[in-house]
Amino acid sequence: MSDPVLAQLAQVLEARKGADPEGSYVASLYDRGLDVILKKVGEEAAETLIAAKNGDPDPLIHELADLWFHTLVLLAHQGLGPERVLAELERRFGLSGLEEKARRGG
Ligand SMILES: N=c1c2ncn([C@@H]3O[C@H](COP(=O)(O)OP(=O)(O)OP(=O)(O)O)[C@@H](O)[C@H]3O)c2ncn1[C@@H]1O[C@H](COP(=O)(O)O)[C@@H](O)[C@H]1O
Repeated sequence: MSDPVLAQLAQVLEARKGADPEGSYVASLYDRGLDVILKKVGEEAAETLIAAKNGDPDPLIHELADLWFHTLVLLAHQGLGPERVLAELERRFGLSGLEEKARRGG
């Protein structure tokens, strides 16, 4: 499984590892380190929960995009990329698909 938007964004996040923190939000996150990145992920998760409880779809999408973005920054900081998460989802989906097939006797 792959997604072109996630893949291209991951390339930009990788390239920002050599960028000036003054001119790049992502480089400034790398510069401030893991704890700051984790704090941002936590904040965006909390903002997502609040938006979901409010029931308005647009703020929910906005906050989820912020959350996904910061989890991609976290992955990049750890030397990982979205393809690893997509492969894990695909593996689980494949397993559940096989279980479903077996349940139906196929
Ligand atoms: N997709 C994003 C992206 N999504 C969110 N953000 C930033 O993440 C921060 C979110 O933190 P906060 O929730 O505290 O933001 P806020 O200012 O309070 O406002 P809200 O977003 O909550 O309304 C903001 O500063 C956003 O600008 C992003 N910053 C960058 N990107 C992408 O990353 C690429 C590289 O960015 P630079 O390193 O800045 O060049 C860009 O080209 C974009 O494609």
